[in-house]
Amino acid sequence: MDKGIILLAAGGTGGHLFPAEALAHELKATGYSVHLVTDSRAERFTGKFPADEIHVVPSATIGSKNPVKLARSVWKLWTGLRAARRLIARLKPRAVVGFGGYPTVPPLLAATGMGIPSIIHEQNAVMGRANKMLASRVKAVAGGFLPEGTGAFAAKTVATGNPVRPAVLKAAGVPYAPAAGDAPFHLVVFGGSQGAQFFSKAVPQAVCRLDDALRQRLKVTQQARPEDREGVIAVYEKLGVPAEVSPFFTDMAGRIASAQLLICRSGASTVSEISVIGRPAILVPYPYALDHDQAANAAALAAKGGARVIAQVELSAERLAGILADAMSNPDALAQMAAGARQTGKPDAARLLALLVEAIASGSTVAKFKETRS
Ligand SMILES: CC(=O)N[C@H]1[C@@H](OP(=O)(O)OP(=O)(O)OC[C@H]2O[C@@H](n3ccc(=O)[nH]c3=O)[C@H](O)[C@@H]2O)O[C@H](CO)[C@@H](O)[C@@H]1O
Repeated sequence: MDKGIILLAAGGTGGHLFPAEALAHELKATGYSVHLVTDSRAERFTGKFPADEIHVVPSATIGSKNPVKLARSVWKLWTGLRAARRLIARLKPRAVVGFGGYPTVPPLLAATGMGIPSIIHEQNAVMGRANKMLASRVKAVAGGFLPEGTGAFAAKTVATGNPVRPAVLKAAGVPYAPAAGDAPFHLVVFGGSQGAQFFSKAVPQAVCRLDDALRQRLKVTQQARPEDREGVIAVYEKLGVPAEVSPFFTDMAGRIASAQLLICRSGASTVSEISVIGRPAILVPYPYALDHDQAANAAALAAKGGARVIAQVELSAERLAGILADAMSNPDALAQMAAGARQTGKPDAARLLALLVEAIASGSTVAKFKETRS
């Protein structure tokens, strides 16, 4: 059954593309064709994206005060808008769904201008700039962590949760395995889709400070940016700690599932995946984010005891070593954290968002959609 085309638009980082990928799987399973509009950075993250076609449309942020740069950005946006209009006129999508990031601005402006039913999905607890600009024009705002009853767009907000990919749902079936006594302890460290320089120094330094008995139990998976990778490998080799270190693991869901403890940033998909799979985590919010307060993403997970949130400025190598030693010596506490994390998981987010898209594509409204759900 061919239900027509849904056009997804997502900025070129994993944080925007992975929830779009999860929705694409759901839409395809229910009979839609899916096209993706993104930017040239996306190639790294679209290897498994089940799109019928991927389109690149120019876009730019308008942040610069330099008049030459500003003029260039305006020109790029204008070119992107025209390209998006041509694409939408050719594809005739039933609906357009934006997942945030500046590359979504031209396609969503074009779609709303052409009267195509449009939806945005905001992954974070705090709305990003591109979505803020588009929210008043679209028919529905779906939220990973946005509350339903409050905020400027309360009447059209649906708290769907963040769609997670099929590999994450599969990993959610693996129960948490506490590591008691001398059992091996898998520590998984990652910084989000782009890596985090901070962990490349802090975590190996903390592992250096552990006593021998604990260190001998450790096995580490650590994401490290290409420029940090050799340094991280060298420390673990010197310590005799088995470690896999890569700029990007394509099998992250399985690694999260096999972890006894995670240390990571609290980007929206990271938090959502930890919750769905149910693993204990030390979360260190990215301190310099322009749009997103990553600490806010982690709030619900932390409130259920699923994670400890620690500000980067407060996390010395000594303190991290203490936390790690404590965690490795208390498997029951970690198992409790894992159970707490799972309570906040929303494994149905992709399905719920697909239902919302279907409703909006068929001319319904958020109010009617909420009525049918209650
Ligand atoms: C610095 C910054 O602005 N980050 C933002 C960006 O984060 P970022 O792009 O890092 O996105 P998230 O933390 O939401 O997601 C990271 C994703 O990458 C995956 N992964 C990670 C490492 C790896 O080796 N392999 C792998 O597959 C994780 O499993 C997860 O699915 O977009 C998010 C969603 O809008 C925001 O919440 C973040 O604040």
